[in-house]
Amino acid sequence: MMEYIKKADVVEQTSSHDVEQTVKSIIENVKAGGDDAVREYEKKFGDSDRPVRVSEEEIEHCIRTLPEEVKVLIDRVVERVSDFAEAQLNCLTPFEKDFGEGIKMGHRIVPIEKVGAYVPGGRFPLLSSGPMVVAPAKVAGAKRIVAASPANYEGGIHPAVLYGLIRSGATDIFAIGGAQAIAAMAYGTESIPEVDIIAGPGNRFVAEAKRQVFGKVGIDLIAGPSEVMVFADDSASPQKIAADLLAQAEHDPYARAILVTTSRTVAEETEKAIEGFLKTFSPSSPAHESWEKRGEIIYADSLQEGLDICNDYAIEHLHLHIKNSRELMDKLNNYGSLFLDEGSSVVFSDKVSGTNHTLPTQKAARYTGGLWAGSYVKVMTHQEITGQGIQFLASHAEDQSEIEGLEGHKLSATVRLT
Ligand SMILES: NC(=O)c1ccc[n+]([C@@H]2O[C@H](COP(=O)([O-])OP(=O)(O)OC[C@H]3O[C@@H](n4cnc5c(N)ncnc54)[C@H](O)[C@@H]3O)[C@@H](O)[C@H]2O)c1
Ligand SMILES: N[C@H](CO)Cc1c[nH]c[nH+]1
Repeated sequence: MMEYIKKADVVEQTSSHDVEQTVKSIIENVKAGGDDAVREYEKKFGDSDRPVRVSEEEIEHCIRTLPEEVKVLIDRVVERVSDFAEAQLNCLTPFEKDFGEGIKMGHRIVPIEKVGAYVPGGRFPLLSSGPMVVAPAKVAGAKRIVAASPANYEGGIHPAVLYGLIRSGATDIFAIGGAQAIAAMAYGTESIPEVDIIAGPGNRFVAEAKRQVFGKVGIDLIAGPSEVMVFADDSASPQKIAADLLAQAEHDPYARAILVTTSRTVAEETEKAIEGFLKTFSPSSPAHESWEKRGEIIYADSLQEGLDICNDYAIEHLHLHIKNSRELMDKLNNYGSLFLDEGSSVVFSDKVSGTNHTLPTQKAARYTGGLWAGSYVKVMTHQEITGQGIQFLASHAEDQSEIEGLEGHKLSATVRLT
């Protein structure tokens, strides 16, 4: 039987009642008040009173003054994320074929025109998030990519984040964040264009805002406060596990870091290692609260029980610190992204390996694997029915419409029968 060696005290959901209400009123106010409301919230939550749009001069200044070594890092991220996005998109192919005499059907892959890309930046400037959200949209062929990120650095977006947005192909950039940015992109304001889909990660307010605007616009997925689960056997290094758990815990007090292990020694040693590492972290790090309130250590008495726990948690990042972990891959069905063996640090994918780091949280991994170029396209079907195909389908439609009592449907079929 599984046993909690450390259990989370509070597993507060992203969409707690308070967050839901706060976000609801922000969305209503932005809908009614446009730019003025956005600016008010920017002052309130971000202490920013700058113009919402990032100007051409700011963009040119950023490109001119950002140190070359930083540009090299960001350029590499853009290139690798774009390459992976393109490889994935190539797996989606248009087709057309005959499904019986005179029945031609198929689908086309058509890019969504206007994308809203949210790039988080409240606590830390996440340098790869711009490329992660914008580059796949560019690869998919979006015409307009509106990006929003909080003005949290010297009155603007952090220059390295801004550079990432420019290099990835954002067409309009706004220095705004939180639920007000999501509302502005969903409903449009005097200066912020309304988009067709909003993508990108963020904190509880951002994730909840995306949930609430869904329907008015499309969204990629719920990608809220970071989560990681390490599944380890007795071959694992507690030091490495501890570091991997804290790497995600430090994102947000609401982040969740969980160890599942078949070894009691690994469980105990990892807990000690985490406590040791936390003493070296800055007192203001969100990792302290995250680990204290939401961290978990679970003992599993067999490999199979551990796998069941992994599938049940449907976590954002699932990291297997297990020898020959590739052999377990087919037994795992619910995760945002999978990391095989201890060498595959989640941090590599957070930054630069190339898979998208915008990943499902709060069990959204039960139905999605995260943001990808395919999130930015529509798979649209079509058909062309002629000759024999009309005879066959009209006769079927007549009979079925008769049972359904739909006279108009029957008529539409009958008028085609000769
Ligand atoms: N799941 C993923 O794919 C993924 C990827 C990267 C980052 N993340 C997550 O993104 C998040 C980044 O969070 P962040 O806060 O640093 O930046 P953020 O940009 O997501 O949010 C900052 C904004 O939140 C708003 N806000 C803050 N406190 C508020 C309050 N009390 N009421 C209303 N609005 C408020 C403000 O407008 C602020 O600008 C973290 O939770 C991190 O774990 C998730
Ligand atoms: N761990 C985040 C996804 O939950 C992504 C990220 C970006 N930079 C650092 N981390």
